[in-house]
Amino acid sequence: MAALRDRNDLFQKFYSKVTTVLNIEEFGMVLLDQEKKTYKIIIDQAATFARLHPGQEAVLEMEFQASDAVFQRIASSTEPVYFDVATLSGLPDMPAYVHFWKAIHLRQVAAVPLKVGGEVIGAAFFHVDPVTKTPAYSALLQAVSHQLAVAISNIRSNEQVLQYKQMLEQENVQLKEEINSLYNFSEIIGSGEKMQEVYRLIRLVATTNSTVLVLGETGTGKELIARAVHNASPRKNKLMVKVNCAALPTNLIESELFGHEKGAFTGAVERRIGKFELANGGTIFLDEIGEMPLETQVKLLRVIQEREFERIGGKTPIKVDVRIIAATNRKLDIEVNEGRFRPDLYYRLNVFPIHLPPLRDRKEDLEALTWYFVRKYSKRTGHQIKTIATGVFKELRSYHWPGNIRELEHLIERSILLMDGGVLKQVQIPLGQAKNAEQRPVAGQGLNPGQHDMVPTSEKMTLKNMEAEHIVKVLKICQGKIAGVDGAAALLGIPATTLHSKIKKLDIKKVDYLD
Ligand SMILES: Nc1ncnc2c1ncn2[C@@H]1O[C@H](COP(=O)(O)OP(=O)(O)OP(=O)(O)O)[C@@H](O)[C@H]1O
Repeated sequence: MAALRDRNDLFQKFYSKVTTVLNIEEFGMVLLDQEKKTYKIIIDQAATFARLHPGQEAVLEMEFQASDAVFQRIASSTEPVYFDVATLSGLPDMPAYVHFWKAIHLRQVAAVPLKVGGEVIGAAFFHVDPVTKTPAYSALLQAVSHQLAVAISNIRSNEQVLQYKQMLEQENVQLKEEINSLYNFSEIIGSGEKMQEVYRLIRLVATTNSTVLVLGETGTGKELIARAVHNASPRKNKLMVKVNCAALPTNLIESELFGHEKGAFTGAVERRIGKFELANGGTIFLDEIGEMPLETQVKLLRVIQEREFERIGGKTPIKVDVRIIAATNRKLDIEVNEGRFRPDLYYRLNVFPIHLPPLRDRKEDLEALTWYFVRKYSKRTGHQIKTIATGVFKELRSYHWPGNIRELEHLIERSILLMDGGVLKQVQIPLGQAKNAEQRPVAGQGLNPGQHDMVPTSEKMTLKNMEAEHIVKVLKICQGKIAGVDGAAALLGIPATTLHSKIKKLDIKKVDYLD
């Protein structure tokens, strides 16, 4: 019985044991709920005439209180309890099944507590002949009940495991769908010439097994491109496992990539599978590869060359079939020249480079990207945005986007949070960038990224002027509102009272910020 895995099998087996070994035709079983406050009948094997009794169905549906006198009596006993049904049914506050026993003319019921590890989980009931009440018979009832308790406890654990398994499977399917809908090719916005070239390269390389190196400034969408390559490849139904080489401390990166054996180093309490093993059959995406420590670079080189590695502290080489996509915002050739990146690894990775243009060089896509993020965030925030003022696009085009698409995305998100009504009239281009947009030189048109903050001129550069200018700008964005979550003080990160006194001190007037 203890080996049984589902309730039906248990019933069959229990039935055959009880009827043959104990010679009992009518029996039942009740189980406590998880909290052990109530219990229900889960097996009810009654004689035919009992099954025809109109009260039976109702009793089977009922929930009983574990604190009732019958259950308490059984739970506190270490051996079978024999109930005389006529006497029992005459007592006050009896559970309904006792009256049902009386109605179907049972005379004596033996009840045995079901215990696992000393804990009561339920009880078994047997309709017994009063003359059979001997110690030997009691011992037999107890032995059968003990097996029953172990079996039901195993079945419950098995049911729980199955439930978790189903949950995980569902979650897995859901996550895969989510990843697909988040990152399929069509989610890459941009149809300008520069992006067309990127798409052509993705199509060319996706179906091969070649290593791909995605190069581009921060926030240009390198991860999106890596996903697109993976999703357009024959490996699309397997995982793309991402490793952020910059986010991991040097001493952990190898264990993260290759895994470790139990006890390989202090703290390695369990064996751990590395990302390369996890990505077997699929793709590994090594983000920020330029940040990888030199010692790890040697090991990576070996995996690329031999498709083989060992777990830390492990002796057996592990073979994997993994496609490698790496990305970096560093100029790897310079890193090689300066001794921070191994040349042999660089040549291995640089098989098929895809250069992602910075946003300032693909301004033809700005409008489509803006609309894309406006839709994304209006959906999330519940704001209905139908129109974007033309001034907004003008302003966006005049900015040089050091943080690229990620910066644009955040800017739109913030602007939507702060806006009122259905027209996006204004975006908060970072400080010192909003005014005189047309005259301002922008990076990519003669300026280097980062230089922009130093451009504006002479006497207006005092701290006081800059502070006043910034406060006016923020007040404009907030349409003059000072306090509250969407007020200027919150946006500036200072208390409203401080802002009031600054406005006074800097002699800022309403006409300066209200149209
Ligand atoms: N062409 C695009 N269309 C739509 N969304 C994009 C596009 N490019 C980037 N994004 C979005 O911009 C954000 C930044 O992209 P991603 O993380 O891929 O950049 P990255 O180049 O890998 O950045 P980093 O170098 O900082 O890791 C993400 O939210 C991404 O979805």
